[in-house]
Order: sequence, then C-alpha cells, then structure tokens
Amino acid sequence: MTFTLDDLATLIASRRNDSASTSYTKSLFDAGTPRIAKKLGEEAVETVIAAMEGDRKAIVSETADVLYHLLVLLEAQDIPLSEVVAELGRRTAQSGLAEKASRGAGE
Ligand SMILES: N=c1c2ncn([C@@H]3O[C@H](COP(=O)(O)OP(=O)(O)OP(=O)(O)O)[C@@H](O)[C@H]3O)c2ncn1[C@@H]1O[C@H](COP(=O)(O)O)[C@@H](O)[C@H]1O
Repeated sequence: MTFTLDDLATLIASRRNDSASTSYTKSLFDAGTPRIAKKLGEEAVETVIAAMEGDRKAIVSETADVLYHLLVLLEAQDIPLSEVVAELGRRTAQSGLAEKASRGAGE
C-alpha cells in the first residue's frame, strides 16, 4: 500500500500525547510552535540551497524534511491537512495568475 501525506499526518498526530522520550515528533510538540516554525524555515532554506545547486537527491531529502515539519506545524496549530487540501481545491477554480491579481498588486 502506498504511504500518503495523510498517513504521515495521522502518525504525527498520534505522537502529540505520546509519552515516549524516543519520539522526535513529541520533542517538537513539547518545544512548541516557535521551535517547530524555526525547523520548518531551516528545512525550507536547505531545500532552496539544494535546488540552487541542482542536487536532485538533496532536493528530495530536504523536501521530505519540509513536508514532515510542515505537518508537525499544522498539527500543533490544530489545522487538519484536509483543510489545506480543500483550500488548494478551491484554488483550482481559477488560474494562479488570476488568484494573484485578486489579492491585489504588490503581494
Ligand atoms: N518523516 C520524519 C522526519 N523527517 C525528518 N525528521 C527529523 O527531523 C530532524 C531534521 O533536523 P536536522 O536535519 O536539522 O537534524 P537535527 O540536527 O537532528 O535536528 P535538531 O536537533 O536541530 O532538531 C531529524 O532529527 C530527522 O530525524 C523526521 N522525524 C520523523 N519523521 C516521521 O515521523 C515518524 C515518527 O517519528 P518519531 O516521532 O521520532 O518517532 C517517523 O517514523 C517518520 O515517519
């Protein structure tokens, strides 16, 4: 069976009230949103660097780190992944450029 982002989100949520000291996810929840957000930013920058260097293997690895930390951040904020996917679905009604224009100039 294929592993999905929903599966990872469920796994992450299950760690939230876990008492296991071996869980990295649990340590992030315990540290709080500022720490999680900082890690997400670091992983995003590492993804950008990998892309600038054209390092395909690193892009895949760093993107996985970004997606994992993003899902931890969403869980910490009590935002289900389905809400983000619904937002993406809503956007399919218009092109990206039309959506950008609807937000006004300068953004
Ligand atoms: N997908 C991931 C995943 N991706 C990245 N990471 C961790 O994210 C961290 C990345 O940070 P860095 O590269 O900066 O490494 P680091 O120096 O160890 O991190 P810090 O000390 O700075 O926090 C590493 O510790 C990775 O192990 C992840 N940790 C967990 N998962 C998933 O979450 C599940 C539950 O993990 P635990 O909560 O640890 O049981 C795992 O089975 C995986 O499926």
